[in-house]
Amino acid sequence: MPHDLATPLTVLVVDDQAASRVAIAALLDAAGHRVIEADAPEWAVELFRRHAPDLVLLDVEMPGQDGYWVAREMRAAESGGWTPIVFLSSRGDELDLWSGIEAGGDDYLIKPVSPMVLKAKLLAMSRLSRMQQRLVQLSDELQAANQRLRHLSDTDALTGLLNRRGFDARLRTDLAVARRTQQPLTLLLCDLDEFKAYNDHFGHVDGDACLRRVAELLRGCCLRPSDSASRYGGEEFALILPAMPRSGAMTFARGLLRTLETLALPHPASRVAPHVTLSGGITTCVPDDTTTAEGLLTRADEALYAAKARGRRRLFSFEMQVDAVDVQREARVAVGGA
Ligand SMILES: Nc1nc2c(ncn2[C@@H]2O[C@H](COP(=O)(O)OP(=O)(O)OP(=O)(O)O)[C@@H](O)[C@H]2O)c(=O)[nH]1
Repeated sequence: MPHDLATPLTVLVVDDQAASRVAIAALLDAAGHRVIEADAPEWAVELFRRHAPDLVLLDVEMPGQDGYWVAREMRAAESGGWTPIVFLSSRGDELDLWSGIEAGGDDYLIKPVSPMVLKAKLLAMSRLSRMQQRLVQLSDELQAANQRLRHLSDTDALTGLLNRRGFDARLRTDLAVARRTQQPLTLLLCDLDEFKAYNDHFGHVDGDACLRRVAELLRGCCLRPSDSASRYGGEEFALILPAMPRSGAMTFARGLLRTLETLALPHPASRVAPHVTLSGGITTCVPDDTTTAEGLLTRADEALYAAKARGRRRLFSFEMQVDAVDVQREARVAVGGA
């Protein structure tokens, strides 16, 4: 918390000798600061953790661990923070001063400390502390801004799904995980059918809205946290489904098609169906050292091409060389021959 000159500080005074501790505490108290006292090294570290003081006045010579040890422990405990530590010692040679600064101290005072010197040090330290807090705040803000930027650069503005860049990164990561765990990985590339006709019929604004609806549907199909939906290109989408084997992928594909059929977004200009449909290619593998993201994409793309060639409104598996279509539609076709 930033302090102006009038703001009282919380000061931790560490000294095993009661007389000198009480004398310093009285000076601080008179100046309006809040004082916490510790008479032993371990207790000092504990109080530092509990109260996060604004400043530490730390005696060097104490029984057991010395003040240098306490300073090192405090620095280790504040993970990136910086609390001013001023050593107090009756020893005044240069080596003592050097050891204090090296242990993480910021200043070194010789006891007995004059009230005026102590007041001046408190002022200087609180000024430094304010600057340091501002730096930490700026660095946090910068980190948050970077995170937002990273998110934006991986997100498709129209649909909110991962964009091509986000997809590429995700596929590389998921592929590496699947290779390491020897789990299957399914990639599904899909493309809306007759979407040019949709745009021509309804206009681009409605075309955009349609892309958003389909994107929502695909996002909804990603049930596990590790599943991801991306907008691969204009009216092309990609789903990465880790730990999904071939048979599971076919069931998933049928479910996806059924959901889209149920949504029944009107598409009167389509020659495939009176509503929006899609075609897709599926590839599933347990990756080895030779499996690449490009290889998976090529297979999914080839399967997508096959789905288009076989009449659209279906998902074709590269490995199984079969279609998945909506089962209800199959039943309707069988009964009505439509
Ligand atoms: N509204 C809108 N349309 C887009 C967007 N991106 C791509 N498209 C359109 O999607 C259409 C894709 O057309 P084609 O590649 O010919 O494919 P298609 O008409 O769907 O035909 P098939 O895929 O063979 O069934 C083009 O008319 C693009 O303009 C977009 O962001 N918004």
